[in-house]
Amino acid sequence: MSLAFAAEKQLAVSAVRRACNLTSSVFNRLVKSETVVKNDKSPVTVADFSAQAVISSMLGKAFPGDPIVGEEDSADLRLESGKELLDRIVALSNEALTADLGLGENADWGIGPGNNRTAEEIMDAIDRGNYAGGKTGRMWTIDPIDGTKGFLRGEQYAVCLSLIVDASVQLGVIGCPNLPIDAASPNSPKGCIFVAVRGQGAQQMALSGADPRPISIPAFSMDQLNFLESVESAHASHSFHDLVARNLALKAPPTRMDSQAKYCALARGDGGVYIRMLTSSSYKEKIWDHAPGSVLVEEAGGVISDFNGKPLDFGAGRSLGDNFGILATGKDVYPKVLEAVQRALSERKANI
Ligand SMILES: Nc1ncnc2c1ncn2[C@@H]1O[C@H](COP(=O)(O)O)[C@@H](O)[C@H]1OP(=O)(O)O
Ligand SMILES: [Mg+2]
Ligand SMILES: [Mg+2]
Ligand SMILES: [Mg+2]
Repeated sequence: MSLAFAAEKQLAVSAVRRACNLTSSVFNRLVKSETVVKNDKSPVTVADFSAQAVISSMLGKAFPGDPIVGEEDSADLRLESGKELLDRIVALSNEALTADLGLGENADWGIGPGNNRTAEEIMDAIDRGNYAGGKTGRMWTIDPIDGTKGFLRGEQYAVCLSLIVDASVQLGVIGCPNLPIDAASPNSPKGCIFVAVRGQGAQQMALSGADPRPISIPAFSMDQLNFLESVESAHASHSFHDLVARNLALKAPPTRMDSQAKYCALARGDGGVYIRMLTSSSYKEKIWDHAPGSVLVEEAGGVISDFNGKPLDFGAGRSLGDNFGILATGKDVYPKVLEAVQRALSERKANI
């Protein structure tokens, strides 16, 4: 008997790998190039749309009945002013979809030589990501580039895909093209894919699929414990995180990293606690930003919740439900860290 979600896992890894190859190649060809002026967002826009098109095209072939909650939509590409952008996206998507990787992927997924899509098919694939989400049934989430700021800086970013069934994340795949395979040697080759299927554990492999190994969150002593937090202070409140760190008397400084690569770092023990306090009450967290990371952390033996200890609600639409803050860490230290978060919240309230 084959394991649950075996076909979904195989497709998801293959789709994330092709999307990672695409985003790396856009970075090497466009972001690094001196012809792109500083702060020009067009390379990330091209890479975002194309990566979503690739993943969604493959999902559409393999699981045509499944709805997709994807970050991007093609409205801008359908305008006359989007024509040039669209041409680049179609070329890049087709390059990624038709590449012969020699990895024995399933021919029914519409990949490999000769599988070019038309511009209309590429835009339709992007727009299959317009599902509103909800409590019941199967749905996929796609964040084609999570951590766009990190991507442009040449630092961490992630290609993120998850399968949610009845509001419970069953499969998460995260590709991190710039993450060293071995965190202890930062000069080791870069590029990893992280995979978790509920009930089947968590795994890391090289982008090529080589060197697969199970990963888990090690036991940390309070002396070793450190926080993994956003680089961007506009995305998460470093000062609130510092308050929690003081309550825990942490000795190690936080590691700042963009994107869901933080969840991957936590799952293999590069850092001890994922913490995320939003800076604005008007920003709603999106399900594609946390669904793959949440199942990865749980399958690596950790706990993930909001700052009230409530599970993340992936069944309330495209945004997370009624959750406040995000905390993920190993089972053994979780109660202590949650208590420190709650103490910091009351201290902050008392000081307002
Ligand atoms: N104002 C905001 N507050 C919090 N997160 C945001 C905000 N704007 C964008 N994001 C999203 O936060 C995530 C990055 O978090 P981090 O700072 O931890 O890397 C990304 O998904 C990013 O979107 P995007 O996917 O477009 O990059
Ligand atoms: Mg994101
Ligand atoms: Mg994104
Ligand atoms: Mg974005």
